[in-house]
Amino acid sequence: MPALTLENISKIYPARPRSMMQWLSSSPQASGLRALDNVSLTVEHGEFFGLLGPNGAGKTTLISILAGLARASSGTAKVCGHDVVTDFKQSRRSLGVVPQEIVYDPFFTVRESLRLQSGYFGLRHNDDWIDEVLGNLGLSDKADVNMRALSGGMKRRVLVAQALVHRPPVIILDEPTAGVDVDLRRTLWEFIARLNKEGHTILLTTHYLEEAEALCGRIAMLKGGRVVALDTTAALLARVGGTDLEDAFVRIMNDDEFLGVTA
Ligand SMILES: Nc1ncnc2c1ncn2[C@@H]1O[C@H](COP(=O)(O)OP(=O)(O)OP(=O)(O)O)[C@@H](O)[C@H]1O
Repeated sequence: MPALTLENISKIYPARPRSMMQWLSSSPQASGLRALDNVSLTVEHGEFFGLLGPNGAGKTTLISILAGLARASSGTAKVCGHDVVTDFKQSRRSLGVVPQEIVYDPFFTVRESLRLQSGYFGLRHNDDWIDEVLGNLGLSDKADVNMRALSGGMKRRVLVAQALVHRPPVIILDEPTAGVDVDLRRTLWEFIARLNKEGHTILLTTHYLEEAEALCGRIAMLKGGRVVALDTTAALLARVGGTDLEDAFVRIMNDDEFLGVTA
């Protein structure tokens, strides 16, 4: 059974609520925004998979559906064979998500935040693993520092640690290196690459295409909520004939000739 399965996923965000005047004049409600349009793909266990696309392509929406934060309007999504709606608990346990936005509780230290996150998964005595994760992310000396005293890059490291507290087999990273210095980027990628080598499945979204080219074995490109390219990184580059992934990305997004480049 694949690590991630998406079958004909569509997501339509409702149009803004109608004003009282619109209700009274009974003008028709504007149709919603189609953020995802019939997306189907599978990611096998152990893959390092890239989900790429321009701003607004639907990447975060797709991740939110997998994490149970948004409901698909139609279609089915599964994590390790567990349906994200009907088997939410198991699907969520199988998944660690590093969100795009830095969200944290300013009243807790790093260790307290990670203990709290462990508690959400019913893990009481998790400090050995927490210490290991902190060490791997260069956060050992920050364990007892208050979250609000950390720099942006350090907070981002804690978000990665939070996603790992329950040792999920599948890890989703939504633009984890946005606004992060070179040093952290290297530390982060070394750690993520090691997790992948140890068998974790990784799904990554990023706008740094050289990162995706170096790390991802297979790539899906989204445009306007649709999958417009899906193949191994090497095959995509070869078919489109670009000099690098950034070049291939620009060609696929802007040139109709290359739309639908799928394996
Ligand atoms: N909660 C929401 N309500 C209404 N529209 C939304 C909501 N979330 C996202 N959208 C819209 O859905 C579309 C897809 O957004 P999404 O955030 O999934 O794109 P993205 O590929 O992650 O973009 P980015 O690269 O900028 O993070 C956009 O047009 C966005 O404005």
